[in-house]
Amino acid sequence: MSQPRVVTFLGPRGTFTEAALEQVPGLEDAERVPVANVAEALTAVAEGRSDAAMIAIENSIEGGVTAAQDALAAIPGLRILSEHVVSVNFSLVAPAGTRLEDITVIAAHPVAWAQCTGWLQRELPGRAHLPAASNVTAAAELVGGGAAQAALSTPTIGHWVDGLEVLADRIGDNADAVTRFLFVGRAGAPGEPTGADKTSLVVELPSDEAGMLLDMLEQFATRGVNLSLIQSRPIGDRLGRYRFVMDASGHIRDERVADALLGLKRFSPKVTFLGSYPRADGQRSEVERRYTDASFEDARDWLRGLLAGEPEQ
Ligand SMILES: O=C(O)C(=O)C[C@]1(C(=O)O)C=C[C@@H](O)C=C1
Repeated sequence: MSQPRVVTFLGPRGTFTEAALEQVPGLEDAERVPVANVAEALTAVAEGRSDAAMIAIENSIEGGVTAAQDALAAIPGLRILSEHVVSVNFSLVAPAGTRLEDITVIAAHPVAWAQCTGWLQRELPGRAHLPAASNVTAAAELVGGGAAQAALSTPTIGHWVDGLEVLADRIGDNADAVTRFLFVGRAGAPGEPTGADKTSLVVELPSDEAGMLLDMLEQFATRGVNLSLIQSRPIGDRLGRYRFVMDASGHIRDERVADALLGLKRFSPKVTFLGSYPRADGQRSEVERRYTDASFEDARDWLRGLLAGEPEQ
């Protein structure tokens, strides 16, 4: 893909999602367009109004960002280009002069709220949570008065919103918390494997009969493909029907991964390929000899020889 000229991200300016954009090389001249939510960021890409979007997909404490998983499953024509990991920590901020005892309602992004529950229970028990669309929105809503008296926000909020004071810093329950982000563009031919890649998929099961889930997992296990994430999400048409969002180790251009995808495609009514891209941690896949590209090629040569009537070696 050529360098993106327009990129969308969860705004306003100053969110962790914008910070993740700093990790993507070549965006120096790109126009960065803040939008209200993840679905909007991705829809702009699918409709060609933006070339790529940055979205939060998983937090090390709160788990999968389900809105992002659902949007990736529902919006056709997208491809994950890369993943990025950003450290996340939080501050309690309020208009200057606010005292802890003045606070009854705290505005916060739900993922931020979940990451600070320990501190909140200890220091501000029983306070109400006012959900906000982002960490920056939560703080911005305080200015000029609103339903909340304080907000959970990013440590850099002072650069973006005036008139706020930090009442408590580094209040996340885990100082090592990180959020994983995906940089998503439009569908195109996958790039070349790096040897440290991930492939993301969404798979539906043909029915809820016994053994279907095992059938799906066997497609990976019998080709030596490791799964680093598997999460069920409701399909939404009726109770009890799920799709599976999965991250597999390896690249669609690796024989073992391609073969697993063919196996999935033969039995699943819907397999969505979301992309093969370099892993943020650079960890290379350990591949046993029987699952290497060479062993797949040897096996194919052997079969070709048999069909051609060549004597077996
Ligand atoms: O509110 C922000 O700053 C965001 O970028 C969103 C988001 C998320 O969606 O998970 C990103 C990182 C944190 O885990 C909390 C919120």
